[in-house]
Parts: sequence; C-alpha cells; structure tokens
Amino acid sequence: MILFSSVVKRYPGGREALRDVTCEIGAGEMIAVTGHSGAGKSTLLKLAAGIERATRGSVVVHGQNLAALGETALAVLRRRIGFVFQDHKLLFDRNAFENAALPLRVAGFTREETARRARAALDKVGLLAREKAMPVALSGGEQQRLCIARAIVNRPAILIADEPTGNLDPEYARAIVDLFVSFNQVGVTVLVSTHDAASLERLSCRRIALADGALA
Ligand SMILES: Nc1ncnc2c1ncn2[C@@H]1O[C@H](COP(=O)(O)OP(=O)(O)OP(=O)(O)O)[C@@H](O)[C@H]1O
Repeated sequence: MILFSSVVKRYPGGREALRDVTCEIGAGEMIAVTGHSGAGKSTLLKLAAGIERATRGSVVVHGQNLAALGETALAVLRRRIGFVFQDHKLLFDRNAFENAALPLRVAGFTREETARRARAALDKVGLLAREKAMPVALSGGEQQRLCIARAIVNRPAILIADEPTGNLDPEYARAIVDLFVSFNQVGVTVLVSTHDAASLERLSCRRIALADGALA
C-alpha cells in the first residue's frame, strides 16, 4: 500500500534528511516510526502523505507513484490520507466543530452531510460535548484529539500521525494510542511516529527505526 524505494530527501539548502530508504507498509498494518530527534521521522511521514516530494527514489501509495502525480491528482490522493501534524495546525478562530468539518467543506460535502460526519468524528474522539469550544479552551490532549477528528473525518484508508503523544501527560497519551489502535482494528492503515517508550509499548506493532536519515 505504501512503498518506499531507495528514497532520498534533501531539503533546499539542507543535508539529506532521508538517505536511501526502502520499506513497505502493508494495507491494514500499523507501524511505529522511531528514531532520535532529526532522524527523519517527520520527513518519512510527509513523503508518505504526499506533503513533501522525494528528491530521488520513488514513493508509491495505493499503486500510484507520487512523483508522477500533478498537484491536482496529489490533492485527490491526499484526501484519502488523514494526517495529524506535530504542531496541530488547528484554526484558532474556529470552534471544534468547524475545525473537524474543514476537510469536508474542502471536499464539497453538503451542509447536512458535513454536520453529520463532523459530529460522528468528534464523537469518536470523545469531543462531541465540546463541539462549540474554541481550541484555546481545550486542553493539550483535547486539542490533539480534535486534530485526530479532523484527520479521520473523511474516513481515510491511511492515518498518519507525527508524534501524536508528544508533550501529553501519560493518561492523555494512553487514550490517544488506544484511539489509533481502534482505528487500525477496523482496517485503517496507521503510521505513527513516536519516541515515547510507553506509547511504543502500548502500540505493540512493527517498527521502522531511523537513525540519521537511514533505516537503523
Ligand atoms: N523544511 C525543512 N527544511 C530544511 N531542513 C529540514 C526541513 N525539515 C526537516 N529538515 C531537516 O531534516 C532532518 C530530519 O528532520 P525531521 O523533522 O524529518 O526529523 P524527526 O526525526 O521528525 O525529528 P523530530 O523528532 O525532532 O521531529 C533534520 O536535520 C531537519 O533539520
């Protein structure tokens, strides 16, 4: 489902963030991407989601080589992938409902369908009662769960999360990990980066370990 072949990523003006990475993530698999800070975890996830492009090598998702896709085709593919960003990227001038509904509005769903799906996603992460709350009024764990609601609202086949338990206290972190496990149990392919030992143990899944941009 996601295939990296001899992937190199060099950011403009930077060194190689990924060096000759080859790996495969099967449909329905759950994978933890591990490694020290700067090892290339975020880069691997962004390449898998088509947010960044490889400098060399190929990234194939759902049978499509991302390098061969134009911006429009890439945008269509990205709608099938939910991405939870390290820095949340919530809209702080919109309430929880509006944040969760955003991908549906972009995709052109009707107002009724948008409301129904956004509320179902908020319910899944335990935030339905807070739908009118602004992000500043939510705790760190609630903000993270709102990001997850926004990532799953399109019912993606692939869910990718960059350090979703970073900076959360252990109780919140456990709840987030359990959410990912539950999505995986219903068939979603899950790719999560973390360097939190407790989360890794709880995920109990295959690992892709990176060190200095290469598979360790
Ligand atoms: N947009 C960018 N421009 C230039 N260099 C970048 C960019 N993004 C990442 N890098 C560099 O690429 C390397 C890998 O970064 P990446 O964010 O993928 O690592 P990481 O393992 O996710 O780290 P962390 O755990 O700290 O988030 C680092 O040296 C980083 O400085």
